[in-house]
Amino acid sequence: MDAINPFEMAQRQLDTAAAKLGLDEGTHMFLRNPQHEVKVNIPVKMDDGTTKVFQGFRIQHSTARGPAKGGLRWHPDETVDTVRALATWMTWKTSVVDIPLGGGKGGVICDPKTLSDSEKERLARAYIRAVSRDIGTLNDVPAPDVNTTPQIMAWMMDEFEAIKEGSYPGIITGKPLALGGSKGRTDATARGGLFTVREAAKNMNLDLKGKSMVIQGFGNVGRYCAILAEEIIGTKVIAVSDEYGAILKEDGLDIDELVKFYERTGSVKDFPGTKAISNAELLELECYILVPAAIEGVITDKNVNNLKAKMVLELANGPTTPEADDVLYKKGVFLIPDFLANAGGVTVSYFEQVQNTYNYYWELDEVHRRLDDKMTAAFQAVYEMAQAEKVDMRQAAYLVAVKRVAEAVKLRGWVS
Ligand SMILES: NC(=O)C1=CN([C@@H]2O[C@H](COP(=O)(O)OP(=O)(O)OC[C@H]3O[C@@H](n4cnc5c(N)ncnc54)[C@H](OP(=O)(O)O)[C@@H]3O)[C@@H](O)[C@H]2O)C=CC1
Ligand SMILES: O=C(O)CCC(=O)C(=O)O
Repeated sequence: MDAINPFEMAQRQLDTAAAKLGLDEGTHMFLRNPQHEVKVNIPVKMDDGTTKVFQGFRIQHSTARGPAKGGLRWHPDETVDTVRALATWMTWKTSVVDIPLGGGKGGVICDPKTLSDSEKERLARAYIRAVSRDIGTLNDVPAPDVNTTPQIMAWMMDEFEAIKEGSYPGIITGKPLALGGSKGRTDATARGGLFTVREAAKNMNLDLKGKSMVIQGFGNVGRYCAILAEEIIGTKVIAVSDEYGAILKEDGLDIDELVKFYERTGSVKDFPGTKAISNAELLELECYILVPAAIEGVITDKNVNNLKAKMVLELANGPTTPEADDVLYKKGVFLIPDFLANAGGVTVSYFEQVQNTYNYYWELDEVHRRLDDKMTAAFQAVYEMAQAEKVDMRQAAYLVAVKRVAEAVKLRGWVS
């Protein structure tokens, strides 16, 4: 990611908030680094009979407010510092939406596009065997993230239950519905993010109907953002991308047809009636709302001055560098920061844990209503902080989130 270390970026963001909050040195230093880190070597038998050894991580940044919570990413460019950063952002995310959880993240360095389904299953099970002593319903609960799916969560839960010889549906979230998943988890990240845009529009008296939206990434998060955007905020999606390239149609994409095309071909590239552009061009398109929904570090000091969007909805984790952040704020771009914008996923994961614990399951409209309540309250708290402290939305989100975590650390007596 353009020589930017995401963990250093996360630490710098915390440093700014700590200074503004007047956080004591002990709490600040404690929150700068993860509480617990596990690195594992995972041997997996491949379909051709050879054994390949993968490197994996599980990192618990904070359990001050409750069990660590956060996804598992399978990506060739995964590094321990990416996982540390993502775990840290999870702590702020669960705090900003005020759910009783901490922050964690995990990952395996691998390219899932080169693995067969049976190799994926063996990797999923081997990962759980390697970290089973470090996770649990009461201390750390994983979930899906980039390149991991409900099916992978199902294999992982099954492996954990085989090791522990019992039923532990709450050991992992983002499971298929048939195995204790929650209704509404699949589109929760995108839906929650769109609720925050709706709230922003209300506060700023904006009419978003027919306004253009550009989305980078067409995976779980980007695709559902495209599907739900018109229904929730009235915008029309004019461009989307995936790893293979980007497409543009200035008068609006037919999202239903695009989703069918993507399901058939595995990419948005070459969708009929659209203009092919690069991912770099996509970010710089004339549009009202830009939604990074792929990977970190895509809005940097190199391209920020070319961005034309009026609003940025950060559904990806860490898409904007601190230097670019300052430029966007000075340009008057309204940015809804990652750990607020994409907190809908972990919020419904939390609902999933609650339902697993009660062994009683909610209807979809109840999930949507409760998600809306959480996202609306979180947006309002951050927006009010931004107004009161005259800071940008990211700093405001940090002030709200770090303050709550610091309070929990103090109340536990971990730092005096
Ligand atoms: N899933 C969730 O609930 C949550 C996810 N997030 C964050 O949202 C982001 C997306 O996650 P998710 O949708 O789950 O992941 P997916 O693996 O489902 O999708 C990722 C998407 O990003 C695309 N992509 C990858 N690299 C690039 C690139 N260099 N340029 C353009 N597109 C690229 C992929 O393309 P291709 O299909 O070609 O591989 C794919 O469309 C991540 O930052 C994740 O951490 C945040 C909160 C919750
Ligand atoms: O659903 C979860 O527990 C966490 C999802 C996640 O990894 C994220 O929000 O970045």
